[in-house]
Amino acid sequence: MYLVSSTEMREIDRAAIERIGIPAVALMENAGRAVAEEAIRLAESAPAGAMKRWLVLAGKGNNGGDGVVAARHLAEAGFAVVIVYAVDPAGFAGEAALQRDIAARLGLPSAVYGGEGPAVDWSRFDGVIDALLGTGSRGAPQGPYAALIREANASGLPIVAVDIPSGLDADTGETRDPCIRASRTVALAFAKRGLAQHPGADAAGDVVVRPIGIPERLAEEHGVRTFALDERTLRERLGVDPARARAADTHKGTYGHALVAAGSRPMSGAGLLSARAALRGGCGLVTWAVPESLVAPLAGRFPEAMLAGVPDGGSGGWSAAAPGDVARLAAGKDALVLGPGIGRWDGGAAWLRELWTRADGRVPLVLDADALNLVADAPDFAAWPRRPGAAVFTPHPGEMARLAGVAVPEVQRDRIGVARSYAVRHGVTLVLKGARTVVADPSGRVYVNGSGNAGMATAGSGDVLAGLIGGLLAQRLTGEQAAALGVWLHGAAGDRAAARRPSPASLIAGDIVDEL
Ligand SMILES: NC(=O)C1=CN([C@@H]2O[C@H](COP(=O)(O)OP(=O)(O)OC[C@H]3O[C@@H](n4cnc5c(N)ncnc54)[C@H](O)[C@@H]3O)[C@@H](O)[C@H]2O)[C@H](O)CC1
Ligand SMILES: [K+]
Repeated sequence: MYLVSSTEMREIDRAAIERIGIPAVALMENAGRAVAEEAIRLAESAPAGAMKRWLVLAGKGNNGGDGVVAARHLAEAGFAVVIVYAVDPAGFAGEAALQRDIAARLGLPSAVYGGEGPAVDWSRFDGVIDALLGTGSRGAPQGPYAALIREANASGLPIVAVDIPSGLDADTGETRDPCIRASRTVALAFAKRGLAQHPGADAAGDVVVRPIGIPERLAEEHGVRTFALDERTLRERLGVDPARARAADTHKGTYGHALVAAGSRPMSGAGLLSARAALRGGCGLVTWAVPESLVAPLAGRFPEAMLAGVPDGGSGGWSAAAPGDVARLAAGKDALVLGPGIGRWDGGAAWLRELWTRADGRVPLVLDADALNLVADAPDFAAWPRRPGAAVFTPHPGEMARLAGVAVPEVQRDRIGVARSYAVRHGVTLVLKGARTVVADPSGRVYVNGSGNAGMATAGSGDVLAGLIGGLLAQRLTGEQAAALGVWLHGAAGDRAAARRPSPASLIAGDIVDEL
């Protein structure tokens, strides 16, 4: 499923109308009818007769026009409908003016907000259609738009938003003040990016994407490169099957050998989770590299993995381990995962750079956690040699902020934009974790994950993801495939794990590994 920006939507819209010749009024008719159908579906899920009276809030642009069409179809279906125009409809233009006239000729009841006559009596309605602002909205809603949004939210009535909740930034998912809090959003033609990122995803409620007659191929032709990450995208766009059947005539060597360099004296569990996740992700063999002093205490604790000690001068940490030793262990492996629980130390950036250049550049790499902090400590990372093999970075927002040299709120404000620009600039596959994880590949394609839950915000969850992606890379998936499949499977396993527990709050990282 495509996720489009407002600019992309405008260009696609224009191509459909001007190049292909689909009349704008036909698109608006389809849009309004789809909105009415979704409102009726919502009404049918309520107790019989409980949602008969609808208030349609209409702005002066095409979003408002869609709302007026929806009002007509709702009335035709037997619902009681009142249209409240945010501003005097005498000033409407184009298709919105046409719809205003049709509604008037049909005698649909309407009023102008703040105009003559009584104020809106919200208690007389059971549901609201928000057709105030769509993709043409800029900045925070002003004047009557802002007032209507505040009143609609305060009414407590279920709201069906047309295209996006009014007040949402369709590109970033930021909510302006005020912003509609919808029960359902009917996205027209394509889902807008802002619906797939928080806080926009919360404001939107359930998102239903409805075709309105715009050919889907126009998205491809207009270079849309942002996608919702779900099973369909994995299969059809990335060519990977989440269920991945195995051929009978195979052996463990068929499925690759990953080296997981992770864990140190106080944090050996990070390595354990990572290495286990690599195996659960189907990788044939895992070698778990740890500082040498940990080998004896860990021996026998994880029978499925091979343990390799890296000389550490008795420290139990990575600072005294030679990067060349890790590079040697990585030679001939199919993937290297570095970072979970390795700690941070003075000179760590130079240490990582030496490993980066000495390890065979063809070995695909996952850098997570402290390894990313070491990258962030390197002022010259952009000048490090490009590795021919895939490099997958898996930062959480704090690590992303350090990598990009910006503050955390700046990362969160535009997660898709920040992830994409870092991936393209540095030639890495970037996985920006957090609710609705963003996967950006070096060519600029972006996938926004739909699986997972808040129970996964728990210690070790990221270690599991890094190991899982490493295990998939070892099975010769590309960086883009491994990152996208790993992120989706991690979320899906987390959803299964949460469903088994009385509350997602009690989910721990080991549960995610067990559900893979
Ligand atoms: N997907 C499609 O191809 C179709 C989409 N349709 C709908 O059209 C809107 C976009 O319509 P547009 O006329 O471009 O803009 P809006 O209706 O979102 O905004 C209209 C209007 O509002 C004013 N305005 C902008 N920002 C603010 C603000 N912050 N406060 C107050 N007023 C504001 C400004 O003057 C604008 O002109 C899309 O979302 C779909 O719902 C088509 O109907 C069918 C084809
Ligand atoms: K809207």
